[in-house]
Amino acid sequence: PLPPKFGVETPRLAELSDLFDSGLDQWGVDIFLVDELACHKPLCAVVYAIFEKRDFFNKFHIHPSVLVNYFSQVEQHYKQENPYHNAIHAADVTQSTHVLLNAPSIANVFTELEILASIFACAIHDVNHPGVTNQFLINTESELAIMYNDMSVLENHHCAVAFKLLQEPSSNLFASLDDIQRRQLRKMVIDMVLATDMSKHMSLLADLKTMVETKKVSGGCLLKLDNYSEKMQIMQNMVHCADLSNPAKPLPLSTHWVTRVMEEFFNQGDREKALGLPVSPMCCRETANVEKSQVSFIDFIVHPLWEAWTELVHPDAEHILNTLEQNRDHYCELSAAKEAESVK
Ligand SMILES: COc1ccc(/C=N/OC[C@H](O)CN2C[C@@H](C)O[C@@H](C)C2)cc1OC1CCCC1
Ligand SMILES: [Mg+2]
Ligand SMILES: [Zn+2]
Repeated sequence: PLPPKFGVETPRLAELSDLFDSGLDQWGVDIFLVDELACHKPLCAVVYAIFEKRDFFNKFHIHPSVLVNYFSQVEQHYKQENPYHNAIHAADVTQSTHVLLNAPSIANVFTELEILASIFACAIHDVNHPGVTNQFLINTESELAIMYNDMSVLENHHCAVAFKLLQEPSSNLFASLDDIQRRQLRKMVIDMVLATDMSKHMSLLADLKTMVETKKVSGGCLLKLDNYSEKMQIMQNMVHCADLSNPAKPLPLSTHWVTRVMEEFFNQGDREKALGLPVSPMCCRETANVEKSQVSFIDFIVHPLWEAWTELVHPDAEHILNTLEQNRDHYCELSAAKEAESVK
């Protein structure tokens, strides 16, 4: 028996179906509308739709009910009380990567298994996120920090939870893969999820820039990606770009994400204050300058990354970089207006 379409019971199935028909492959689809139409199961809906669009049910002999069993479990393990690190963020990163994978200049670079691994990695990349940063978990000597010896604590946890949920027989998504494929997929997923640790950002970006330089030398084609490490670098940067894509989305979506991430950071700041700990950067609701922080975040982290990605897949991501630059100017103007207001 087939599960309900997109794995969600919703009275608004027709609208959800139409939204996926027009928007699943589009950069900037309204993921908050997907959340609404999917009765707050956006991750199940998005993964189901992508698996159907990419014909993964047939290619990897996955029964839709097994997909729904597994991703319903994953979705339940995303904390919906988190303003930011919840299942909507996971759905957003997954759909964004689905779009990045469609760039013509990387059309023949990845195997079907690598594409499956990338989509899966995005869907589970923040599962069971506690709504606080690695630094907070380390500073409070949390159980998770002890478990993972302060090393990529969150990202190790996300991976472990995702693979533990796979062991449930009715959720065994990769039952039909052979042992070698399953081992390859597991390694690729771990490599991608661990690379979403923001502390890896600078080294990841350095690798990407080197890749862009060598691509220039080899006459602009990417096809010479023969070894695992080069391919994985691109997959890691692709997922990292999607994870940091909020400022590069249409402004209404971007500002909605800013509100949510600041609320999560401020909640952490409140907890640090209550614990007598120093309040982390941008986590103090009394003093944080939201617009200024976004401009710095874009100038120092997000723009350099998207500039390199845009070069790698030239000209397929030009519109994304343009949106990022427009949004940056918007936050800059807001910040200046706020500044002018405060000195009156
Ligand atoms: C839409 O804006 C955002 C979307 C995602 C993120 C994700 N941040 O990384 C997740 C972890 O927490 C790692 N650290 C990041 C660092 C910048 O800060 C630390 C407190 C934590 C941040 C965003 O804006 C932030 C930065 C400037 C205003 C708030
Ligand atoms: Mg994360
Ligand atoms: Zn994330």
